[in-house]
Amino acid sequence: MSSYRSAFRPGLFDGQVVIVTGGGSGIGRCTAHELASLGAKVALLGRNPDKLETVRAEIEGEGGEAACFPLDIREEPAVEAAVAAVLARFGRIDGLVNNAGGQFPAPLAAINQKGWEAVVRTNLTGGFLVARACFIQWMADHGGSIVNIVADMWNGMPGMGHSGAARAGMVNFTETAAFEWAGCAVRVNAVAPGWIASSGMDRYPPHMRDIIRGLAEHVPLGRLGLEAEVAAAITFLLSPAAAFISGTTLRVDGAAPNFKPHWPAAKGKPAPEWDAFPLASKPSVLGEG
Ligand SMILES: CCCCC/C=C/C(=O)SCCNC(=O)CCNC(=O)[C@H](O)C(C)(C)COP(=O)(O)OP(=O)(O)OC[C@H]1O[C@@H](n2cnc3c(N)ncnc32)[C@H](O)[C@@H]1OP(=O)(O)O
Ligand SMILES: NC(=O)C1=CN([C@@H]2O[C@H](COP(=O)(O)OP(=O)(O)OC[C@H]3O[C@@H](n4cnc5c(N)ncnc54)[C@H](OP(=O)(O)O)[C@@H]3O)[C@@H](O)[C@H]2O)C=CC1
Repeated sequence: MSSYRSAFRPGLFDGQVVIVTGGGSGIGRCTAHELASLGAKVALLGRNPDKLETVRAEIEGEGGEAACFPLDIREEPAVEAAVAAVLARFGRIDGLVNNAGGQFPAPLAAINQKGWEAVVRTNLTGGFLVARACFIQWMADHGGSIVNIVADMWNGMPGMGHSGAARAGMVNFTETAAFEWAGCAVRVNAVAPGWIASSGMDRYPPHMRDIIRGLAEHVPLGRLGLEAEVAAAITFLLSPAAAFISGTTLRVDGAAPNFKPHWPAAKGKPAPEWDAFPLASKPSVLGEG
């Protein structure tokens, strides 16, 4: 019997098979545990086979069932083969959690084409390839539910330009796929985590640790989110409780969708319009000068 303490009804996913990409760590690992604890057989996808194997052993040690399918989601033939291998192993695919992703923090001017494409392919192209393979190989004929993990980077986020552009694309892909695949009883939604205390945070460089520790101050709910809180949102969207929900993006961010980490501001440069329009109001609240 699993020791994972799910908020959902036991057996909710009995007999179902769910693919979790990035299932070897962080939010993906936690989601895999959540789903396995509710009866799902879980297919773990990611690049590092050792990480996947560790999670598989954890789940099976708790009485669940899981299998590993190492791949890079950016490689179309590998994606097609992995989805086929999941079907060969488990015989069906009811759900996909498109969670694999990540980026390196850098200002736009420091990102070259190779770096931009590495991140866009990780956070947009890869998710599209996995969803498309699941749809064509199984869900088009049998229905299913897809949850794409994006990120709370609305209206731009300094240092995350490549990732933000990819996530915006993934939200639009979610909306389009929800339309196009609805006729096949396939629901497609997204979850947008804000600042989450996941293992992924340890992958950022040492100079960012103080920034990460200070993030909670900028979250109205006063803390970072937990991996399990993102997993619960994903589980809800996969479940029958969300049967009439498709094409939406669910924020899991403690009410902090637009926080921008500190970024150097332009100093000492008055707005040109100020002088160009001599009759412009000068609000007294701003003081003289
Ligand atoms: C509220 C909003 C939330 C925002 C917070 C988000 C949090 C998270 O997402 S937590 C998850 C964290 N996990 C990760 O970010 C995963 C770790 N990152 C990676 O794996 C990589 O960054 C990757 C996603 C791009 C995959 O990399 P890979 O394909 O292995 O590529 P390389 O590392 O070989 O790099 C390719 C290329 O990219 C450029 N580049 C890499 N690092 C930098 C850098 N620091 N600055 C500028 N450019 C960089 C560079 O062009 C690399 O090529 P080479 O120069 O030939 O190495
Ligand atoms: N933690 C946070 O605050 C936030 C996280 N997110 C997003 O949530 C998702 C999970 O992140 P989190 O758990 O925190 O971090 P992790 O870094 O622990 O998880 C990312 C997972 O994606 C896998 N992955 C990355 N690139 C590829 C690839 N090309 N092919 C296959 N697998 C890949 C990694 O495994 P491997 O390296 O073995 O391939 C890893 O298991 C990511 O998309 C992340 O960007 C979004 C907003 C905030």
